[in-house]
Amino acid sequence: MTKVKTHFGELTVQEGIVPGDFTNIPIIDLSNLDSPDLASRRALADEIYDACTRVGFFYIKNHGIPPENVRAMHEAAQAFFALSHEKKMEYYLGKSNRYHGYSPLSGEHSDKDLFGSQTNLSESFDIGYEIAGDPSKSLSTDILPSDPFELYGGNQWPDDSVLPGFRTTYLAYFRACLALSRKLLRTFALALDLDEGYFDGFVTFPGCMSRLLHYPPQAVQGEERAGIEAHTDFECFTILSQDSVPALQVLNSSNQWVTAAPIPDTLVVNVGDFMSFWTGGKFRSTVHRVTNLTGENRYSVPFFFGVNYDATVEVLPTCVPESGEGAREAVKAGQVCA
Ligand SMILES: O=C(O)CCC(=O)C(=O)O
Ligand SMILES: [Fe+2]
Repeated sequence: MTKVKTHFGELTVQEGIVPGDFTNIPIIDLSNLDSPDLASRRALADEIYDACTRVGFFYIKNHGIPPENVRAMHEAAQAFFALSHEKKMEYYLGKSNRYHGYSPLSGEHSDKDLFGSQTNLSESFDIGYEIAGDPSKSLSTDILPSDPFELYGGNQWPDDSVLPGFRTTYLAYFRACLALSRKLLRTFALALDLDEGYFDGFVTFPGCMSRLLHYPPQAVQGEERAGIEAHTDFECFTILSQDSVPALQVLNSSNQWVTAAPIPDTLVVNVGDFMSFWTGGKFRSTVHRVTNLTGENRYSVPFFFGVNYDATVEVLPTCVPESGEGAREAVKAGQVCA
């Protein structure tokens, strides 16, 4: 048995072959995400239900985010990490009251109880939700809601004299991910036998964040330091754009690491702890890690999609068994994420 800590308690990974387990990660075509035909949307929801309950990870193709946006995002990420250490430290996350910004190489510890003092072989740059990053909002009429959890905004942007177009590119990508996430959540609702609009009111000012990640080659030849140690994500779900360097691995219930190899023009979606909680455990928040053993630089851009921080969430009505067993106390989203 392997034990992994998540935001909703300790998770035990079973050994042995488990029926319904996975050895590869499904690829789901999102062409019908907006189809006017309910039967086509339902068929897509069924595929997503299978992936979320059995694997917790799936690739998406025909997701609607233009390839040039994705390419520009990766170029911007490379340009950011190519800045000098001193320059990057001007955006150090410790300078933001929301902990958004730059985290230097080896600056982040994984869970100390599980991994000792080993630090991750990666550097990152984080941003959180801001009005300009939401395609359904207007800077002239919308303002952020009151924020008792102090989680929105606080972004530290390099200006155009440092990195021309960086903020514009990142916000365009963030908006595209946010629009796609809202649509995907409607499909999740269908998959869970809920009204398609069930979640809409939960994601009006969604608790989203995104990060740029750089995993350099191993510092010492032959060393196998993780870029990010085994963990689960804690929001509803993550949309990940990876470059062409394979390093992401996903743990199945038989304790095998399944590589999520990069597939051109796809993104990777994975369920987070929050969605797992919301579905009473029906949707799997699957353990994953990143180890770059390729000798090349690897870049990735996850977008973490969560609900409004002031939303109160309890296990969904269609996910509470009739016995009532498995019902959990309601939680405030911001409390869990803070
Ligand atoms: O870089 C990747 O492929 C995954 C990153 C990840 O798992 C995370 O940031 O939570
Ligand atoms: Fe992750």
